[in-house]
Amino acid sequence: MACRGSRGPRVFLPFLYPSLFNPNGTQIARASLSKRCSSTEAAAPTPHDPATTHNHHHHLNPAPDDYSMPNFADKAKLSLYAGGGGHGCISFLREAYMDDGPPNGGDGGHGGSIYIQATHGETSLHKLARRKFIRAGKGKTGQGSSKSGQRGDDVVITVPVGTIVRELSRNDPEAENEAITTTRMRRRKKQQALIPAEMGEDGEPIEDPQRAKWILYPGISTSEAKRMSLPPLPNRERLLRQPKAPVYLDLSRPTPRPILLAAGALGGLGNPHFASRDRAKPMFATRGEQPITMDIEMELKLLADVGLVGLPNAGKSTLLRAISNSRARVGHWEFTTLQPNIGTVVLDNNKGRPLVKSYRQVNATSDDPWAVNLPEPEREQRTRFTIADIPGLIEGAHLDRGLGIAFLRHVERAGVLAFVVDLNNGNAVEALKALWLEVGLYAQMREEEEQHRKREAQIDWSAGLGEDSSDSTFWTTTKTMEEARNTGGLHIAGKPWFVVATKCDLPDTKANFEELREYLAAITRGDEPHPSGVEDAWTKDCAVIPVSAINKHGIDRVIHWTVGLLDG
Ligand SMILES: Nc1nc2c(ncn2[C@@H]2O[C@H](COP(=O)(O)OP(=O)(O)OP(=O)(O)O)[C@@H](O)[C@H]2O)c(=O)[nH]1
Ligand SMILES: [Mg+2]
Repeated sequence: MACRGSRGPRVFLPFLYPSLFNPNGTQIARASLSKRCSSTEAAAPTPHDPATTHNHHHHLNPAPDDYSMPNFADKAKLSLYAGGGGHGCISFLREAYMDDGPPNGGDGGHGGSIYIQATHGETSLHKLARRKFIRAGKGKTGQGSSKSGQRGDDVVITVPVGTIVRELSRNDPEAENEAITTTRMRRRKKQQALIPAEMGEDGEPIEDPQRAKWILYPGISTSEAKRMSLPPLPNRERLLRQPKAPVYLDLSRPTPRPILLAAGALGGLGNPHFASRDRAKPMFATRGEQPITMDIEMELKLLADVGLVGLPNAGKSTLLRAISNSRARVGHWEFTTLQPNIGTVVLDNNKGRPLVKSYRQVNATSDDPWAVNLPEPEREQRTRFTIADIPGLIEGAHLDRGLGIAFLRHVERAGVLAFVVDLNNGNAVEALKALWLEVGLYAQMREEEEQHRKREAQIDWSAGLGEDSSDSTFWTTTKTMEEARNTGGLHIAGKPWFVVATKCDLPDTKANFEELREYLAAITRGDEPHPSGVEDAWTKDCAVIPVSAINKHGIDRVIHWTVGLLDG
């Protein structure tokens, strides 16, 4: 039987069913079509068809579209809006035979707070980068019959481990009001006789922030409202203090508990709070406080054990695919990789028997995310390590050529650096020197940035706002972390490193390899300076490992050497 529409409509089949006609699916498409259409025109697969015979793609030499590219962003700016407090309620009991009962207005609910938590489940900031705003819930207004308003919902921002959070600006209306009130009080005390209390120096009446905090019964007239004497605002204990400005968090470990970024505002008090013997029916309640708003910037520095650094097209992604189960994109053109990839190397090959015995130090767990004085670290058998593959660096990357050096931040915290050098692309020694030059310049730039940031952090932004957060353990411990980090010396040149010489399966690469090996041996002996030019850089045992990543040759040696350096 002839296939329905076997002539004309078949012209449209590639448009209607593109998946049947894509380059990889040619064979399937033709086979299925020939099954469905028994007509003589159907193209059956032939063994000499170039599309079917010249297909050498495999896991390490994949087709251009065989890769996974999850959404990724390593920077995000967010505006945080904590929840405002709900207003207190002015209400009086009304019941049968009691038309003028006692006050029974409920309190307003507190606003929701915003927290941040670093978890292992997250890998990127792209979701946050798209959101731009984070709002915690508003507290609901209190109601009659002593019903308090509902509390606003808290929000927890989850970020990947390795995220750095910096506060850019904040607006805290309550702290500002407090500061204005304190100055007014001081001024009144000083110049009581000279200036009328409610007038400013320019003769204009000063808006009393204290007065604006009251909410009056809607039924009363304006003149009555002006005459009404209001009690002093009650001093209220805050459940949560705002963290001291500017917030700086380095979330390099998963945080066991969420960390407060912006505390929700307090809800207002209902009118029963102001009832007294002289004032049995208070016609006022307090407003909910205004919420704090804050702009923050987040930067993710991936935390991999090993960082791959190389020129574009050197074979970094192929090496990552060979060494781990990563599906990083591979292609014979430059800048195939546009965002960092992380691969995990399983040391026991999932067979339960470690190929390489390796131990890593684990810190004893502590409830306090910022605890610095932890007990002695324990040693635990390492079963896996992670590798980060980043976009290739080109000469002049520090001048923002190519993809720039922004991606180097992802290898900045790696324990070991692996320089991937293509033996088939010019002099390998020159390539290595060029890479180290860029890395060195990057390290210098970061150090300058760090110095600048430290100078900025010394400015007390909260001065004059009447805020005393000196007892805040949050801030003091964060500072201690900072100091520890700086004294530790995070300079990139101090890290252990080695070179992976790839593409050694290609002809005429031996001489290039020998020259590179000689050069590295000279560095280890101390005859040649470290390629970055930095003094006291790591030159203990500079090795080069020849590999053919595409054939998976020499990969085990890379794993052994890496583990040796990690255990160091
Ligand atoms: N012959 C041979 N070719 C290789 C080897 N490793 C990688 N290649 C090829 O080199 C080309 C570039 O490989 P990639 O892994 O994409 O290189 P990359 O360093 O990740 O490149 P960028 O992401 O652009 O920086 C591809 O065509 C690979 O097939 C190897 O060991 N031998
Ligand atoms: Mg790549």
